[in-house]
Amino acid sequence: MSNATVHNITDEGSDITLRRRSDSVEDQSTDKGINSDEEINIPKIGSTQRKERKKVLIIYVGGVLGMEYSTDGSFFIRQGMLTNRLMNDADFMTDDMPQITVNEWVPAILSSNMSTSEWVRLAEEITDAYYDYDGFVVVHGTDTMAYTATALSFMLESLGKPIIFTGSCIPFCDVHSDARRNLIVSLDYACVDYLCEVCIFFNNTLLRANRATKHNTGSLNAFESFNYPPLGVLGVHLKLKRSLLLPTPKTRFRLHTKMDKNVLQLRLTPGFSDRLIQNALQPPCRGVVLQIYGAGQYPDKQNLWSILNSAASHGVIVVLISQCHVGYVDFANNWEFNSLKHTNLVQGGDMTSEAACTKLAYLLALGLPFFEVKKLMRTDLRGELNTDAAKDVIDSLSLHRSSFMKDDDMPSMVNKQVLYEQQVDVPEEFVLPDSVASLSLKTKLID
Ligand SMILES: NC(=O)C[C@H](N)C(=O)O
Repeated sequence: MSNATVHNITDEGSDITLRRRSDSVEDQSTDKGINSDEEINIPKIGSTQRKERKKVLIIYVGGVLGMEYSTDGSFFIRQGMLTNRLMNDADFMTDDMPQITVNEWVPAILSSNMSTSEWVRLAEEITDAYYDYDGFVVVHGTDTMAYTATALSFMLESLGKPIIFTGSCIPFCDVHSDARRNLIVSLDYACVDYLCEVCIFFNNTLLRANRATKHNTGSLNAFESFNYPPLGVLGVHLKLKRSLLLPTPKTRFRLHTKMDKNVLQLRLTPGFSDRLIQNALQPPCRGVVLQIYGAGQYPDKQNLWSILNSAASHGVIVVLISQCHVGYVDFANNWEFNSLKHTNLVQGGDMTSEAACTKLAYLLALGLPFFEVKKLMRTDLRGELNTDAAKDVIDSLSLHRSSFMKDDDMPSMVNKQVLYEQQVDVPEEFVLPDSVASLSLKTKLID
């Protein structure tokens, strides 16, 4: 189905195996009696060999990771470079690595060139290989990685295997590169049997893809998940927090290949012309994700809201999310929303803009009735949205963030990572309670 050129390292006799402890991740699975709230150490390279070798497909879509310097100092993507690198890197060539196949896209592309067609191509490539591999690592440019990974989380329904997106800020060939470690740890996570979701591993955190955003252009810590804790953290040990993961799917894996491209993302600017918004909402626009202020503040003037309501009454789905990274928009629990309660507009809760847009594109393409799309936009499908009860958790996370952090410039999740890394006692209200976790993680699958 895909046009990818296959550089099959395994077929060329260069098996790459990840070293595993004999008390393998498999042995620790729920079915074999693990406490689901346990923070699990994932065996890293360098630990004793695990019993069973896993098979992982690495798909190199493009991005900086696979670039090389030309003589004039500029960068270019060299075809086959990643495959050659892996074959000549002693750490990837040990007997304890998983069996790796590398598919490189030809040509590999920068992530700014990704579109819905490439999302479909990638989803089909994974689906074609789904039953042949234990896990997948997608090497992708960082700029739009959160969009692609989030889109795939919707397109691949009832996913039963890990798909780990990664990349790097510095090319693999550079001695200071973050590529090698990002790739190796992604392979570690791609071998975890009970990790059944699309994730992004970058720098030192494993994030749920549809909760992640690229938030920093100049740091190796380029991704952040503002409204949901990291699923795993790389410190001295490689951790995975079982209670935060999506449950194993109960229905058969299924691919959706249609995305409606007529979805627009808008961010309100105080006092600017409403007319522009009105124009943008004309056909072929079928959905808009509008970022309003703070916890859901909007201008008092009626004009904008009559424009939005009129668009909604003509079948355009209008989803409201916050311009703030942390927090949520909710009509019911906020007196400011009284006037909005009976409108046709959809509250986007705490979804990232990447999640709101790709989810809307996915739902519109299913051909469902207007009210059903609206309902599903407010339903947690793949762990992208906190339910009402979980908002209390977000509130407590925000409270803790402000009380722990003295320096306003610190990234918002730093305190959580510190708690992971230092293994300090976590204040009770900082931890996602089991009941809330299972509530917020409950997925509703579309038949
Ligand atoms: N680090 C990177 O991969 C950035 C690159 N511009 C991309 O997104 O393709």
